[in-house]
Amino acid sequence: MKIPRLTDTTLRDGDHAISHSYTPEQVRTIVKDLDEAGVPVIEVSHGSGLNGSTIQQGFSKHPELELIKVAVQTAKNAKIASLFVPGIGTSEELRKAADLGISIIRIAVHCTEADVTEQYFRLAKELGLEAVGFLMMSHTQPAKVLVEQAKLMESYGADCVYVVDSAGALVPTGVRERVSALKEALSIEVGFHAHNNLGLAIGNTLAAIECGADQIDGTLRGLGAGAGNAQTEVLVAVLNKMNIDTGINLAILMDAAEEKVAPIMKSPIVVDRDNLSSGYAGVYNSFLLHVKHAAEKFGVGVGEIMEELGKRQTIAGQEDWIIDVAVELANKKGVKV
Ligand SMILES: C[C@H](O)CC(=O)C(=O)O
Ligand SMILES: [Mn+2]
Repeated sequence: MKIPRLTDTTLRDGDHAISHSYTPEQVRTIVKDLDEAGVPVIEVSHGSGLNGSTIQQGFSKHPELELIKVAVQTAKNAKIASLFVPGIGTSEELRKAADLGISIIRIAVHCTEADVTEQYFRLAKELGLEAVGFLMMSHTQPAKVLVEQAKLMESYGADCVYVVDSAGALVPTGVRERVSALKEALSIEVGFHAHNNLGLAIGNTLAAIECGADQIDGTLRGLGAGAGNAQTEVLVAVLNKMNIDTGINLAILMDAAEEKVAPIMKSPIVVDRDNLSSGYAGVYNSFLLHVKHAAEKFGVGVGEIMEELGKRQTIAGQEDWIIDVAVELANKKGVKV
């Protein structure tokens, strides 16, 4: 079985889970450990990508370009990547990150919106970057739609396209359908990015590898949005057990997770009722905090709101629907709003 390239995104997806509060020292020490462990790619940026520090996405404690600079200066062997969401980031931030020395940009859009990424893939290639496409909320579309979108990204210059299970809603069969369809259709690499809302982040990542995924993601201690991601240290341990030698030092990863990441977590990343209801309904992981606030304000259950948002197939950027749904549910229950 082909050994997939691992990207650790503790310092990007994990940014969602610690309210965007990473410090330069935390970035330095985590990059140092990941680099020494032999992790080939480390992603660093605001959880919502370059320029994400806004009232809508959450303000960063430290300017992300400062964090990216520290990461590039610290890494001896690992490549530094950043995430980029068109509409949040602009060409200006992409150029600045490239000037700071990132090697990879991961351009993330909802899985039916690849057509807005063309200018950014072109710019990324002009800047000499490896360009990776992220098809977010991939559970919402069948494999054939993802193939159409991935082929657009390939035509724009993408070097890899990821199936991204943003809601943690996929089961292994759904992962196999999507990853194998992209492997069949593309001449570039295919990746998989998991979330753990159904407790399947590791299992789904293994399913992706079985179907030939060339790139996979993980985070130390699973630190990421919602129920978190596939735990990097567990992923490496399981791959070792399967005689898939990633060349990554497991002991260093375990120490980094235990001694550097766990202490900065605001709470353990668990599949609790809220995260499970979110994944079960197929709702984007960054909705949860807003849903919790609305549930409390309007006297309705988190699960009820999640179920309705899932039925309406809400996607990132439609957080305003949360209030509408909460008010409708409250009215139905005769709760005075
Ligand atoms: C912007 C999102 O956090 C990208 C991602 O990690 C996901 O959709 O999952
Ligand atoms: Mn994610």
